[in-house]
Amino acid sequence: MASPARVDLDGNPIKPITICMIGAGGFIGSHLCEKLMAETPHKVLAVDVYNDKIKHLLEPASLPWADRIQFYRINIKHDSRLEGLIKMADLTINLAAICTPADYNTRPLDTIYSNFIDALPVVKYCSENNKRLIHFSTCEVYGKTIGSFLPKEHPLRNDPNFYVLKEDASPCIFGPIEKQRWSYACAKQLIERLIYAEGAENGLEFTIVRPFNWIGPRMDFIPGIDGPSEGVPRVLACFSNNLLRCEPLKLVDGGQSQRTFVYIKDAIEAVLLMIENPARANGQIFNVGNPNNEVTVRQLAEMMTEIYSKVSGEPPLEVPSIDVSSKEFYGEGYDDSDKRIPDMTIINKQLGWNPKTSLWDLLDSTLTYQHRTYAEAIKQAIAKPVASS
Ligand SMILES: NC(=O)c1ccc[n+]([C@@H]2O[C@H](COP(=O)([O-])OP(=O)(O)OC[C@H]3O[C@@H](n4cnc5c(N)ncnc54)[C@H](O)[C@@H]3O)[C@@H](O)[C@H]2O)c1
Ligand SMILES: O=c1ccn([C@@H]2O[C@H](COP(=O)(O)OP(=O)(O)O[C@H]3OC[C@](O)(CO)[C@H]3O)[C@@H](O)[C@H]2O)c(=O)[nH]1
Repeated sequence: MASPARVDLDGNPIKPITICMIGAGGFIGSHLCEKLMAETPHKVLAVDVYNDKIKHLLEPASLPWADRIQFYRINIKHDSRLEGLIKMADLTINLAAICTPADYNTRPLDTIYSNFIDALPVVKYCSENNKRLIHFSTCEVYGKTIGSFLPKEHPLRNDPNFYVLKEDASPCIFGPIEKQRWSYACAKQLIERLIYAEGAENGLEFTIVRPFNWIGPRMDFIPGIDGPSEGVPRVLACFSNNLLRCEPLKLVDGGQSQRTFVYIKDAIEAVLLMIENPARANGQIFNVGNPNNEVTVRQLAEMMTEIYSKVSGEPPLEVPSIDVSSKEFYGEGYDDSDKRIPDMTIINKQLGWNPKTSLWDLLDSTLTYQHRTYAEAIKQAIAKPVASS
């Protein structure tokens, strides 16, 4: 019996499309490719400089979706094939970026080029060829909350008007120029403004996504195992690395910053709704996060320590965490977002999307994956004698 036709949120049949996905080999891209291959008839032209995280979708040729995904090893900084791929597709999704905080203040030029200059041709080709664009921005465009400028004990700090981040109302508050941490957020903000202007002046059909700390399997790398030994990934991978190596977790500036974490699989559902409901998603900027999963970084460390002990069967460390200054950990010019609570009104109204997974459950499945994927390799790396010079 034929499977029932897939319909959009307004009951219209969904037609198969071709998607040019730039940055398809990264964390979010790999989950989006998986979803598109397993649950939809759409085709993906997967563009990236790496493909390790999507190898399982590209080989062997007998995979049921083999004729619906093609990988193009392209650096979008300098490759004339990019425009041709955008022309071949109905929709372009741009995920490509330098987006790890350790890079923002240490490689500020690469960060600005990657998040603004390199995205320009993508926007231009979409606009000139009348192609729809879904562009990945960040929650970091909001910067610091208004409440963070009030004295610590001020009652208005507890008023949501002073901290909830709304796409169409909140200001974008960055630190001074020498705090190069904000170069990333600033580059992302300018490309958002450019895309918005292309929509207003030239009719570009666009959707901007502002992810709020999406986490899950395949995020970043474990230093010395599948990434550089001295590399500093985002917090999930930093803490996973510490737990796998039985080292105390490092809390930057006391771990007082707050984050809301959303499970990658919930967030990908939201992106699929955007892809398949253009009439509801075009012209919109969407926060995508889980306001119910808020913790301080210190609480995150405590939770991960407890869950990892359960998953690995090893007792928690006697000294589970240590404090480090941001200067020591990230270098000169680091600064931080104090709190990130997404307002969900627009995504609820347009797409009816809500996240489902609790922080405990998403950390449980993610740390189970980390342990299964890395514990043995770490054990071997630690056992290996250091080569004498
Ligand atoms: N993960 C999150 O929680 C989060 C939060 C906020 C914003 N974002 C945004 O979402 C997007 C994807 O994030 P991610 O977490 O998957 O990051 P990621 O680093 O895992 O993925 C980015 C991918 O882009 C590729 N890329 C970078 N420059 C390229 C170039 N010049 N040519 C071709 N490919 C290039 C990288 O190789 C990488 O595979 C980024 O734009 C990021 O700013 C993510
Ligand atoms: O070992 C560590 C690593 C980090 N921290 C602190 O954790 C907080 C979160 O850090 P991280 O996940 O690296 O990134 P941010 O949330 O600060 O920024 C990201 O948000 C979205 C995105 O745009 C893309 O992912 C990116 O910029 C932070 O307070 C660190 O200081 C720690 O204590 N110990």
